Amino acid sequence: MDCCSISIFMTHLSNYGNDRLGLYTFVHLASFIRSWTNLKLHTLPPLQLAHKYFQLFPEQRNPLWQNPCDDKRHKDIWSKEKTCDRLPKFMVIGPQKTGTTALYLFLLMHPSISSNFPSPKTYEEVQFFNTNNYHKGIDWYMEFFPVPSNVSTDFLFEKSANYFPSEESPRRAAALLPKAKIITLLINPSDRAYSWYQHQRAHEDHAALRFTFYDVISARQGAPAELRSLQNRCLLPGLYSSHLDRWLTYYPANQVMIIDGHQLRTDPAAVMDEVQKFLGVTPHFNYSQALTFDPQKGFWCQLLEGGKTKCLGKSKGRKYPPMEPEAHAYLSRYYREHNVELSKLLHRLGQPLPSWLREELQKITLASINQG
Ligand SMILES: Nc1ncnc2c1ncn2[C@@H]1O[C@H](COP(=O)(O)OS(=O)(=O)O)[C@@H](OP(=O)(O)O)[C@H]1O
Repeated sequence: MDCCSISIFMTHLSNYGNDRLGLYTFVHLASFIRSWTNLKLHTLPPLQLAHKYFQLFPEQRNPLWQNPCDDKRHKDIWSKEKTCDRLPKFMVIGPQKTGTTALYLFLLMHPSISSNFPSPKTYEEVQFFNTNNYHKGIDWYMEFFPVPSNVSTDFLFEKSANYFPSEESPRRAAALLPKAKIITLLINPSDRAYSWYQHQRAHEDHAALRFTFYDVISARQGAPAELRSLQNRCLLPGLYSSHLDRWLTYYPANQVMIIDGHQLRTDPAAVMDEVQKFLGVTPHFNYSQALTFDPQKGFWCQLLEGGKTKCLGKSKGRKYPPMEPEAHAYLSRYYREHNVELSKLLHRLGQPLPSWLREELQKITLASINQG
């Protein structure tokens, strides 16, 4: 009989307990079959075997890491050298340009809060859940975090501003960190898009230097690919309600905090009080004493001993001309329905609407009165 079927046996991951009994069993099973049956056994070198395996089971190409300590059987064989506490208790997920760096630095001022070691590759952020770093596994991720000295009071966190709009991140994060608290910051999506465009220009992105902001936001199908790609990255993170909906599919609402980024900019001490309450972190840290408004920078900064201030670098709080009215009007229209959806979502969650959202809703009401 011609053989056409292939079965591939794999023992479970070797790092789970170096299962030598498994290997022993397979080797002896193979030699038993060879000796006592007419079946011909073929195998491939490990890499080719892996390719074959994923050809047969493509759905298993995407792993979903869970915390080994959440399952007793895994915990029992998890190396004694390792700890499951080297994982964040909360995450600042972005989106980009909403004040995430300011929030990150303010959080680090708290005596019980610490973050990951910086990643040299991705502007210090770990960017685990939203990129191929995820395939490097949880040991790779955990290496970014210090071993907490006192697990009950230490609050480890990471901030990766690209988690917010990422399709994969909520499901992956919830599988590994189901109890984590999630913090997101929202500013007017139009301002976010403009700040992001300025950021790309400052980083000498070819398309951002070549095209005006209006060109970018209003590009249509058939426009050059680099322009369309820039447009997507500029506009899509601002579709707040869709992204939030996805996070709320995987995390209960009481684990998700939505901060008004404009308020963080104008009244950071009040926001940081709310953040401390939400996290349940102790001791209470008095941010109204620790932060001061720096008129030269035009932003709130850390107050150092001797009255000096430590502000964020030049790349945060950039100077650039105000957005042109034409672009403003275009974006207000572009985000209109999404802003309405966001207001419904916040209403459902029992959360107040940020002032920028109320203003956008008023514009919609006025426009419909004028039309009527
Ligand atoms: N205290 C303080 N200091 C400096 N900047 C502040 C602060 N609070 C909020 N912001 C606003 O943060 C904007 C940058 O956002 P992010 O840090 O999220 O940007 S990034 O995604 O990490 O690049 C940055 O955007 P731009 O003004 O466009 O540079 C600021 O408006």
